[in-house]
Amino acid sequence: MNSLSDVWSSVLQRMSTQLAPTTINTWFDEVEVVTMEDSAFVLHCGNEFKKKTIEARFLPYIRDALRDLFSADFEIKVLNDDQLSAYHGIKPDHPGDPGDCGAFTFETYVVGPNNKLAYAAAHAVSERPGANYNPLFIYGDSGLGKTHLLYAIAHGLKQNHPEAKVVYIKGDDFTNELVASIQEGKNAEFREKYRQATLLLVDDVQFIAGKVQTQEEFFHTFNALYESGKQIVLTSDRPPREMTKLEDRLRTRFEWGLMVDVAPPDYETRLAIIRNKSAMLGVQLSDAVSDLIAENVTANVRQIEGTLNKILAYYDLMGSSMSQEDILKAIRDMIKKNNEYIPTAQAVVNYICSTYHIDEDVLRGQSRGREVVAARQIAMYLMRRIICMNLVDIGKEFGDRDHTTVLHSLDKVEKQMRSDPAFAETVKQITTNINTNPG
Ligand SMILES: Nc1ncnc2c1ncn2[C@@H]1O[C@H](COP(=O)(O)OP(=O)(O)OP(=O)(O)O)[C@@H](O)[C@H]1O
Repeated sequence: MNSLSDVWSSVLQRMSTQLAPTTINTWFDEVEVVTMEDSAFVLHCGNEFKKKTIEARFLPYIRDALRDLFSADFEIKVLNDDQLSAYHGIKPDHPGDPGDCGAFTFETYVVGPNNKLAYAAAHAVSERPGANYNPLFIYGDSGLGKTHLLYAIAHGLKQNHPEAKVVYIKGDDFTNELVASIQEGKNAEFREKYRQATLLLVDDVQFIAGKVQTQEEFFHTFNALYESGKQIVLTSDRPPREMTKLEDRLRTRFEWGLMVDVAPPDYETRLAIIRNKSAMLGVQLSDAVSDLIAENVTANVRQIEGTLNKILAYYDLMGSSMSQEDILKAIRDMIKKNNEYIPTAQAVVNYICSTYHIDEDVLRGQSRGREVVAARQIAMYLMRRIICMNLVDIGKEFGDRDHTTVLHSLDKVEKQMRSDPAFAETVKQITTNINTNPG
């Protein structure tokens, strides 16, 4: 892909696997890409109504498509005409500044038994940064609202102290920025950026574990901020004691302040989330529909949002012609489909090994034999498409291969599927078999 418009066409193409062409034409015909830099993807839509609808309903689709293409999370902004002029005039110094991210606030965060401690601690930190809980360490599985809380802290702090300097960074971006700063001889600027923060938010800090230079740099950043009473908030998918590759001196520091977990929401909290989100999207779901989702979509809040988005796209397609009974049936089918058996990475490896008569060690290993490479690429493709594993994790399944190697394999399989119908049929067949053959 060479240009921004290529990227945008690929995003729309990926979205078209989930949304009807009329939906895409209706809402995206006046959209153009402004820029893509750091972790921000900026669009322009001069039609205010369409802009609002895109923001309310379609951002997760755009984000998923970008994640598919670049294996990275982007913050998506949709600018109206005025914002576009302002954007061209003065560029924000950090497009991902969480202080102005209106949707992720304490007000929109639904509190239940699963997250009330994390919420209370986050709230306290936003009111009195650096006072009691430093660092604040929030951990829990994916999609349970850790990033939402980080943004809410930034937002809350900015409201009380507009002059506060908030720095938000993802763990792996910290490494990338550090490497770039070394290459460009801008180490001093890098340090300055982090060490002058009033509030440092590090999302997914687990990614710095095992990286020697990153940990060294982060250790000094941490100390500098901590010693001058600045607030540090960290999120991770696991508590510090389970971050096995993390240096001890960092682990003990992460445990100095308050550690709180976020767990999956219970039924009542799920119901409240569904009601809030649908109200924010300007849709009123019947009690029966809300109950159905709350009972069946239980893993995390991102999954609830995904289900709601699909349902709303469905409403779009069907319009008001559907009876309540038909809607319930359609949603039941959709949920059932979503909950279908999902194989493990090991199940994919087992299946590919037995189909292609290859030993597991060979498939996972470094062999460059033609047949082995082809089988390995299909296995990677299946892990991505069926299990939705990220590129790094797929690489780990195959002797810690780099994520770009994985990306290359996925591209290769996709291209071959497009040009060779027999190959496409084989891959489809394998997909069906793996999906219906647990173990
Ligand atoms: N309690 C909640 N109330 C309202 N929305 C929530 C809540 N928890 C999560 N969400 C929403 O769910 C989505 C996923 O949340 P978020 O990105 O914060 O998860 P996360 O824990 O940071 O996941 P990851 O570890 O994958 O980054 C967001 O849109 C967020 O607003």
